[in-house]
Amino acid sequence: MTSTAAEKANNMTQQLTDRFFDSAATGNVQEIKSLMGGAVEVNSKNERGWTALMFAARNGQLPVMEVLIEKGCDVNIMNASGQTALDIASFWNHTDCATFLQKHSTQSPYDQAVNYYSQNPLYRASDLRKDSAWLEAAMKKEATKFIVFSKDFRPLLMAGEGKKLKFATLTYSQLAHCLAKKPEVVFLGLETWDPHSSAWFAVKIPEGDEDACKEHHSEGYFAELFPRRDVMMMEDTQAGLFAEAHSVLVWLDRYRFCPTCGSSTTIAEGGYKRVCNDKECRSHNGVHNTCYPRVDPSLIMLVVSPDNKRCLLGRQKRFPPKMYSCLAGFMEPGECIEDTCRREVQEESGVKVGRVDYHSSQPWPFPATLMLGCIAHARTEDVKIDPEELEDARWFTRAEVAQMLAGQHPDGLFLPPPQAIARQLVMSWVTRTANL
Ligand SMILES: NC(=O)C1=CN([C@@H]2O[C@H](COP(=O)(O)OP(=O)(O)OC[C@H]3O[C@@H](n4cnc5c(N)ncnc54)[C@H](OP(=O)(O)O)[C@@H]3O)[C@@H](O)[C@H]2O)C=CC1
Ligand SMILES: [Mg+2]
Ligand SMILES: [Mg+2]
Ligand SMILES: [Mg+2]
Ligand SMILES: [Zn+2]
Repeated sequence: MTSTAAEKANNMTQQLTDRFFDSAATGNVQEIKSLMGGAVEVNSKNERGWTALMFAARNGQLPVMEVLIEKGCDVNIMNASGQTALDIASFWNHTDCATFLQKHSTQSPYDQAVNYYSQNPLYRASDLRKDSAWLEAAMKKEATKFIVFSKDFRPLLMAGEGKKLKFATLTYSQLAHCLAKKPEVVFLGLETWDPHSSAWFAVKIPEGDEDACKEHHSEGYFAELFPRRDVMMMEDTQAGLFAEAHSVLVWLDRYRFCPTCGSSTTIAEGGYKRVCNDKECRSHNGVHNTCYPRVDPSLIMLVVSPDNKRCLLGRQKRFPPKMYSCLAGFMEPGECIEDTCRREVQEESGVKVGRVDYHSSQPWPFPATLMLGCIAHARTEDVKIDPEELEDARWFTRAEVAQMLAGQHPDGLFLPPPQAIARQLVMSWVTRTANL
């Protein structure tokens, strides 16, 4: 072919592809079918990364979407702003289209983000924790599973599904020698709401028993917690179990004495309570909440500019070079979520925040933080960082953030991995509000 002939062919394909996009946007199913039989590829993108499915999603053209999906189009493709067809249909309130796309998509089945460490599959059965005879019998059942932690809280893991990791569980009889030494045990919950379903426990084994536990799983190993590579690579529901077990075991270890009178305590309620051994202690009368496992709520917020075109990201000194993330800070007593968010943002960056919208939450079990994720709407733009807390903070445009998400930022700047709620907040802002 001469160059002019090649150009002509290219032009022709381009024209057909443009017609393909127009037909998707206007709901011309017949035209879509005939174009797909010819030179047009079902997943073709325009210069902004939009596919025909996205144009159909934008205008609520459900019959077009059905045809495109039947022909094998990819539902999970993202455009240059990081949006999928599902994001676009949801944004424009085409609920029939969004419901349809959800069935074919790998995005979260809920209307909100589901964060790593937040998918605990168990029914916690807190009512059964008080029944020590039931707990004793439940531990001994052959179907009962124990997840095992070393003395320094390293979990016994093995290969799970899809290159992810899972717990290498043991049974009561396999652990009999350890349990005879009365280690700390936590009742995590039941597999279903039926009290006869399989129970799960966590145990922190005594020092020196690691090899005896490992020998039940040829490929089992005690994972390092620093760096956290392995516990960030677990199957989603196993990560949820880790969050519960690790937080409670660390609390049992660090809070051994009664906070009211300093006496020794006894573990009760399947590891979920410590009871003061001094019968006269005030903690037995009225104030019972001094001996329950600790949860430390903290805020993590994506601050967006007054015109909603940029967001504020910062760097702590301990971050890997070139990584930027959302600002975060602990809640203080007597403070509401909105005020914590406003105070921490102002302390760390000097930016004043007005409206605060809740997004989603994430247990962060190192040891017991609960991250409350928010979108914070800034009222001012001048940035003055607190050098104690942050090394840098600055505004990023949506385009820059989309490059960071795609790993294509010209200066190599990047965001935390998908397991961090920080990235989910950024993705949510980009996908729900960008260039639609
Ligand atoms: N999942 C995610 O994407 C991210 C999670 N995070 C988590 O968010 C949490 C809060 O962020 P961070 O910026 O550190 O918090 P802050 O901005 O509040 O600053 C940290 C300061 O808080 C102090 N502190 C520690 N524990 C508490 C507590 N329970 N209550 C009040 N203050 C406390 C620390 O003191 P000291 O030095 O004495 O310990 C430190 O001086 C951390 O657990 C962090 O790991 C943060 C960023 C991203
Ligand atoms: Mg702070
Ligand atoms: Mg902070
Ligand atoms: Mg603080
Ligand atoms: Zn006491």
